[in-house]
Amino acid sequence: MAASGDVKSINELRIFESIDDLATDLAEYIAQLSEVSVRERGFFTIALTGGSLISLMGKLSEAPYNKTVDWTKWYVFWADERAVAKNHVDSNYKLTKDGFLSKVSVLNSHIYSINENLTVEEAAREYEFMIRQLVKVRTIDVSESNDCPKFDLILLELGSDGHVASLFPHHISLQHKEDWVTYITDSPEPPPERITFTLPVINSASNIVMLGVGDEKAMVVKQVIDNLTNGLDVSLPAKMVSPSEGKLVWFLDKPSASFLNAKESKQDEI
Ligand SMILES: O=C1O[C@H](COP(=O)(O)O)[C@@H](O)[C@H](O)[C@H]1O
Repeated sequence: MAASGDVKSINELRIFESIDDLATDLAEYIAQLSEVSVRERGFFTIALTGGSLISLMGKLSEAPYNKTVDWTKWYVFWADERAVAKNHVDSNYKLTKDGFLSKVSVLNSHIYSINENLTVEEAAREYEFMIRQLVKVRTIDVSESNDCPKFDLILLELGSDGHVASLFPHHISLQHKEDWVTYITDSPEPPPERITFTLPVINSASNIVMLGVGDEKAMVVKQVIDNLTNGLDVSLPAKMVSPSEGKLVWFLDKPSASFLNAKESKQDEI
């Protein structure tokens, strides 16, 4: 069971004794959000990323969720993708297809992968256009304050350098205000070409999950949550994640939370 507390713009911080506990709670959390969205809107729009997220979501494809979740109402998107073929080991689509989508009953026509046969610039434009069509018909909800798409859930994983999706420290893409989807050609982590949601879209989501797992994330978790840096937020994109109307919940394991100050970790430990 998760204890929770308010930490700056973080609405909730959940720290788990083990990866298995984290995965169990994450599956339950996503299933609950899906149920609420389907009840209230008739759809559940979820945007995924890469990293260890997909294996941590694994319990959703097992009992009871394989039977209780209304998979036919799911609409799946990617908050970032690498410009590689869909069968490439670096593809976030491949990771998700192999590790999750092949095990649940999401309709193929509801899986919105990013086009691999275009330049990154064209693929980003096309993806944004497609999202605009789904916003028009309200399959994807809309933010009343800025007209951005309002995904029911965006799942992010904190990179060791503070990046989220493919928004990297100090990158110009952090400044994009009008675009919903953008591209980069100079990612500091391979592969260099990527497509990513922009911050206005991420921050318009109804719910954001931020994952941090492993001791290699301990320092960056502390920098983001304990607000240690005096520099600009652009040095830590994860700190720029702050939903305007939605809720941000951090899911951390013990090693990634090990440098947090005692008050925060005690308050929020499970
Ligand atoms: O490059 C990416 O990295 C993050 C996760 O960072 P990692 O250091 O744990 O691999 C991932 O969430 C993102 O989707 C991805 O493209």
